[in-house]
Amino acid sequence: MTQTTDSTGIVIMGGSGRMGRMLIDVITASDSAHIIGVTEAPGHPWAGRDLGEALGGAASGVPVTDQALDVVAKAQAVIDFTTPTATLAMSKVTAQTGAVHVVGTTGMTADDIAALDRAAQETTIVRAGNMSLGVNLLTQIVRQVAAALDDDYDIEVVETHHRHKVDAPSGTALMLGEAAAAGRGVDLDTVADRARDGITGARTRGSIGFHALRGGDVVGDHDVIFAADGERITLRHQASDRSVFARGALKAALWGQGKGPGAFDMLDVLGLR
Ligand SMILES: NC(=O)C1=CN([C@@H]2O[C@H](COP(=O)(O)OP(=O)(O)OC[C@H]3O[C@@H](n4cnc5c(N)ncnc54)[C@H](O)[C@@H]3O)[C@@H](O)[C@H]2O)C=CC1
Ligand SMILES: O=C(O)C1=N[C@H](C(=O)O)C[C@H](O)C1
Repeated sequence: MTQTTDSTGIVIMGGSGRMGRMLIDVITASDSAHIIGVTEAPGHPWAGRDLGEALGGAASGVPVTDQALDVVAKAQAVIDFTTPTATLAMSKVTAQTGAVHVVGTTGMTADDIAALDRAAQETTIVRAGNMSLGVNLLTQIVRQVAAALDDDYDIEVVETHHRHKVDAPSGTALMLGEAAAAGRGVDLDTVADRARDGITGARTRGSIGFHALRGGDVVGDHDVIFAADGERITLRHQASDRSVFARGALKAALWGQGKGPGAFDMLDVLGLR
């Protein structure tokens, strides 16, 4: 694992997960950062082991632990793609140590996000439901298109993910819905239509619909559809490799160094706001 004097020391949360493993690959290949520790859920079989050995190879000297503070105390950043409960617990640890906390975890409630915003008074938190450049750029395009079109254009957000995903709509779908609502100058919570089933009645003018498909190994596909009488526009992003999320998260961890306390997102990191 590469380490130079100006290399940023990073803790990966949930190292055995789909995103955790991708982060291990991306950070190991980076000249700008190195892994100083990995955390896992309490009682996880990797906890207490060496990372290299847990991955089935030679010892790496990188510990895996379920005692976050042990490793976070030495870290400049924590990258976290886990669960809302684990993310909130980690926000208390990073608030204590000052490590930059990069949060990719989705499925968070408004109360969870408010708790993260409070933690951001103590350290830098960068949170985004999607860390890829493509999706963050797409949010800006969606906002522009929604601002240019009126309510004659019905907006629907359709997302497809692998069979293991536990939250819906996806964090990305909500980001795209927020962007569309912002373009229209409305509040997403007021216009979102998230559960159509049965005799729903005709579509409510001005609503923004969400639809979640789950199956197979789909990394993450998102469509934003603007449908009017006689024409329809579809804006689409398809992720085919999780490295786009991991590279974005690493960029956020490096960008956050020296920023000071505050809540940021990937538009800040990518300079797209
Ligand atoms: N923002 C983005 O760009 C992306 C966000 N995600 C989100 O990231 C999250 C994780 O996704 P996956 O990697 O597919 O899930 P996963 O289920 O494969 O991995 C989650 C990992 O977190 C670990 N974990 C659970 N509690 C923990 C704790 N207290 N401490 C440390 N580790 C803990 C689990 O044991 C597991 O290894 C989901 O919310 C997903 O929607 C996923 C991809 C991209
Ligand atoms: O769970 C996933 O896999 C993904 N989650 C994020 C989301 O909820 O939008 C990002 C990406 O689509 C993959």
